[in-house]
Amino acid sequence: MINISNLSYAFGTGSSRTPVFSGLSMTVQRGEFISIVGGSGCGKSTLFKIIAGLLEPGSGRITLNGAESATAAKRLGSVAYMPQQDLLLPWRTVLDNCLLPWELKRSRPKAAAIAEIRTLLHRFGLDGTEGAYPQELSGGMRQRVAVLRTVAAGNDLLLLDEPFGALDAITKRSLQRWLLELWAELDKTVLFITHDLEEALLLSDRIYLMTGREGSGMQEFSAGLPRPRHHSLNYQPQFAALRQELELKLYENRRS
Ligand SMILES: Nc1ncnc2c1ncn2[C@@H]1O[C@H](COP(=O)(O)OP(=O)(O)OP(=O)(O)O)[C@@H](O)[C@H]1O
Repeated sequence: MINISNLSYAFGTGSSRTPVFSGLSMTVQRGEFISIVGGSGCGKSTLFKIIAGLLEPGSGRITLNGAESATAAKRLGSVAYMPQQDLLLPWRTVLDNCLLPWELKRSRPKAAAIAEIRTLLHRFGLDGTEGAYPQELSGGMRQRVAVLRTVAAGNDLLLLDEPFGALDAITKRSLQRWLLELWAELDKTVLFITHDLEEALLLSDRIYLMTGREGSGMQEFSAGLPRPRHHSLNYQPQFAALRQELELKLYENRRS
């Protein structure tokens, strides 16, 4: 679904040039759930902005759905991107927030878009919130609305940047369970940024470790746990061993 090879990016030019990463390569197959982990500031969000077509990389190749997407303008609108902050517009109701992707594309009648959003609201456990404003919702509900808006964009590839990072542990657990079920149901490909190693192991097929230095690339880590997954996995020795291995790799990457 997506193939990235030898990508590099730097903010600024000349003497103010700040390299973020280089030599970065990764592949995502259709239907996979892939997490990206790495220290703060290593460039995870920057990578998502490049894939989404909001930033132009310095060098490298990106292939989406088998076709080379040489420029950022070409990629724009071809993946669904949920940034780190939920960015729900406070003056718009839940329904109107979710209609934003439709407003940008207007590729079908509005009534059809509204009908789909209502079906998704039900599926996402958000019945009765259609006319509510974001500030009237709990943190967990806001995140579900933000994911819904991302899904409503209609793309097969979802980029989710730390969607549960700011939530308390209990809400986070219930949303992880919810996302696992949703992913199995919706047949989407997910690229997911997280700082939470247990979350990465619980949700993902594979994990990429990102270090963010020049020429550092990405290190792949295969979670390989059976599906369907449940939180009880967290207490099994196999899970604890994988978590330890992942943490060690991350630590080694940061030091080397
Ligand atoms: N607009 C910008 N101008 C200059 N530097 C920037 C800009 N945006 C980000 N950076 C820098 O680029 C680097 C990568 O930032 P990015 O947000 O991609 O990291 P991240 O891995 O997503 O971090 P976190 O895990 O904390 O969200 C950081 O050092 C950051 O300070």
